[in-house]
Parts: sequence; structure tokens; C-alpha cells
Amino acid sequence: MAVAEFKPSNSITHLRSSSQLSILSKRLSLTKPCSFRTLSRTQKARISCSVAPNEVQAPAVQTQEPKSKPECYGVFCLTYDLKAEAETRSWKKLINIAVSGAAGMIANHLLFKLASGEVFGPDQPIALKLLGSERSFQALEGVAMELEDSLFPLLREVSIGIDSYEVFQEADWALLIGAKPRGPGMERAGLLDINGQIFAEQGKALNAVASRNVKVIVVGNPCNTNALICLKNAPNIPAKNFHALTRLDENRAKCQLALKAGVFYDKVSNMTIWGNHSTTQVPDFLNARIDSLPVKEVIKDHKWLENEFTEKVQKRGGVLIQKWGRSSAASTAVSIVDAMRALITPTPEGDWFSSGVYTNGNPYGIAEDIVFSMPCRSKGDGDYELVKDVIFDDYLRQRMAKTEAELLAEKRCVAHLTGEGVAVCDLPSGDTMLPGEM
Ligand SMILES: NC(=O)c1ccc[n+]([C@@H]2O[C@H](COP(=O)([O-])OP(=O)(O)OC[C@H]3O[C@@H](n4cnc5c(N)ncnc54)[C@H](O)[C@@H]3O)[C@@H](O)[C@H]2O)c1
Repeated sequence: MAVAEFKPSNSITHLRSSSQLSILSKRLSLTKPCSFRTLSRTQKARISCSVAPNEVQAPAVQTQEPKSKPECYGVFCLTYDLKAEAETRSWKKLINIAVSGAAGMIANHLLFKLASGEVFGPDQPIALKLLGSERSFQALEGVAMELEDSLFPLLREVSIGIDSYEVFQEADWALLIGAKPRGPGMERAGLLDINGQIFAEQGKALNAVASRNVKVIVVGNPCNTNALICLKNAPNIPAKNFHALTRLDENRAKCQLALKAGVFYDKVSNMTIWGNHSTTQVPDFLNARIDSLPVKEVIKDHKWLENEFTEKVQKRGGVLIQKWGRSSAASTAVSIVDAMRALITPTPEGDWFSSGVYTNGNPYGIAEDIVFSMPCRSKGDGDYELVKDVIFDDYLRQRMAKTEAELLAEKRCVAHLTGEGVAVCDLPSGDTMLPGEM
């Protein structure tokens, strides 16, 4: 990307968004407004601003913007030579990706994958809109600096902010990672309330300012119920557009089956994670396949499947924390990429992927009106359909009932955040830690 230096005299400056105009005007203390023009070729508004020296009242001193206001960051505010844009004519329309918790560990892996084109491909420019908390604002600036220094050709805009109503504007994707970790001694109900409030607020913000077709992936825990809270607070966005990330659990389950069967993990397919992203989740070995064969035909040790395999997947996150000293970040970022790609590329014939989705009219008899991980297929258009041809046995039904009961109890705990009355918190006894916890 060629970047032309901004000169505040007689220059024609091409900005990338209307918000940049106000920043430019402020920097130059312009007395007259600049003019707009739209380039139909790119279908994107650009602003031409003729600046005569006598219009400049003060030196181009950079004024401090209020921290809550997202704006272009650093090099992403600079202008660039339109001639150099010839190269980018074949590029697609810019995609706006909002990421919350952008100064956190998962985002630190994810943002660079997004910017490198790993999700949307080498001809798809993107804008990153980074949401942080007040405490993490400085760290957010650090993240933006690293993005600047990476010189990603596809990364056309970066903005940072702490107000979700500002950051989520026109978002095509919202990757909601930011959440409070559970502190020592904090009950799961406490975590549900604290984080639930974050997701209620972010749901409202998405409802108000995001694209009507925004795809939302909730990562922050407890992600299923946070996704439910979020969608309930965004009535103008289809509930089907909200996902809770269970792709990491799917990937972990595939890995364990491959290990036991002694095959490379690309041989494992049709892996469903049913239910909650907690230790009640059900990795489904009944419907999964290894080399196109039912798992039970390849792995004859059915006791291992029922006990060890299931528990290994459910508790993988906790074991990882014990070894690593922190929660999985890199593999979570990889699984977010997988989850996004699963929605924008056609699912291979006969296969499916897992995602926590709204149980509205599901064919499995699962309680309606919760976010439950289920098997999905996509045509690659951002949408999905539930897979119908799955089988159940008593073991699977029993396990599914347990994770369903947990999600229904979580839902009752957050009734005050979903507009469904007074919360009554009667979570099943025994702490079903989140997979990312000890
Ligand atoms: N679904 C999954 O598979 C999965 C896997 C791993 C982790 N997680 C969850 O993802 C979340 C983030 O994990 P991490 O390792 O990146 O944590 P982290 O603590 O490194 O980062 C979280 C970031 O979010 C920010 N934040 C807090 N509240 C915010 C808010 N209201 N708006 C915007 N930002 C906010 C924090 O300041 C912090 O920078 C946790 O809730 C974790 O449990 C989910």
C-alpha cells in the first residue's frame, strides 16, 4: 500500500471514511468544511478536501481526542495515493469486523490472522474495529501499533474505542471476546451476572448500529448464555445470526479421536459438540466418523469413548491451564477462524460443523429458546442449516439432557437481562467449570 504524506497546503487529500474528515478538520482548525465525493467504482465514499494555506489558522497540532471515541488509528488515518489503488480494483467491498476484548490474549492471535487474509482470502480488504475496556485502552493502542507495524496490505482501516455504540457501527461481523474472568471464590451465578450485563449492553449496541445482517460470534464465557442475552437485546437482528463458540471443543474432540485411532486428524469428520461450552458439553462419538466409518467401528474400546474421551474433551481447557499457566488463546483464535470460515465456505459434502446456535425450531427435541451447540451445515453464504440425519441412543440423550438442564438453569439466572422478568438462580449442584478454567 503506498501511503502519501499529508501536506496541509493546497493538497487534495483522499480520506477513507467520513469520520476521518472531522479528525482532519480538527487537526487543521479548518474554517470551511471540506467537500465530499463518492467514487462509484469502489462504491465507497471518499472525501476530497482542498486546503488552502490561508484556511489554516493554526499549525497542524494533533489535538487529544476523547478516549471513548473510536477513530482511525495512526497510519490508518493517513492518506494514500489513489494511483496505487489501481492494484486494488479487483478487490471486494470492505468488510467491517468488530472485535471486543481486542487487547486480550485471544485477540492478540486472532487479529493478525484476520489482517493477513486467513479468513476472507487475499482479495478481501478488511477494517478492524477494536473494542476494549477503559482499563485496557492503552494496551489497545499497543495492539493497534503492532497492526501498523505489520504492513498488512488487506488491512485498510483500524479504529479503537471503548464505546460499543461507536465501535460496532456498520459491523458486518462482531467477534465478542471481551469478558471478565471469574475471580477467586466467585460463583458461576456471579460470573453470569457480571458478564451478562456486558453482553446485554453489546446486544443493544449491535441492534442500534451494526449491519442488519451482522454475524455475531460470542466467545466470552459463559458463551452460550452470553449469546442468548446478546440476541435477546438485539431484536432487529435475526437470532440465527448469533453463535456461541464451541468450535474449539470440536477441534479438541477430533484431536483426541485421531490420537486414539492412530490416524491424522483430518480423517475425523462429522464431529458434533452438543450443548453448553462447559464441562457438561457432549462430544458426540455416535455420529462422528473416522475415515468415513462410524467411530465405534474404528475405536472398539467403547468404555474409553464413554468415559475417558468425553471427560478429556470436557476438561481439556482446565488441564491446559495447569500446564501453561493461562487459558488457551492461540488454539481459541484458530477455532474462531475455523468458525468464521465454516460460515463463508460451503461445508464439504456429507460433513458438518458445531456451533452454539439458537434452538428455534430444532429437529432434535431440545428445549426452545436457548443457545445450544448443534451440528450445522452452510452453503457458504454466512447462514447455516441444522443437520437432520443424526442418530441418538440412550447414552447421548441422557448426556444431552444434563447439558440442556444446565443451560435452562443459566437462562433463569439471567432473566433480568433477557427481558423475561425476575432472575431465579438455581444452577445444578456441582460446579461444572468452564472448559477454560481450573
Ligand atoms: N468459547 C471458547 O471456546 C473460549 C475459549 C477460551 C476462552 N474463552 C473466553 O474468552 C474470554 C476472553 O479470553 P482471553 O484469554 O482473551 O482473556 P483476556 O483477559 O486476555 O482478555 C479479555 C479482554 O477483554 C477486555 N474486556 C473486559 N470487559 C470488556 C468489555 N466490557 N468490553 C470490551 N472489552 C472488555 C479486558 O480488558 C481484556 O483485555 C474469556 O471469557 C474466556 O473465558 C472462550
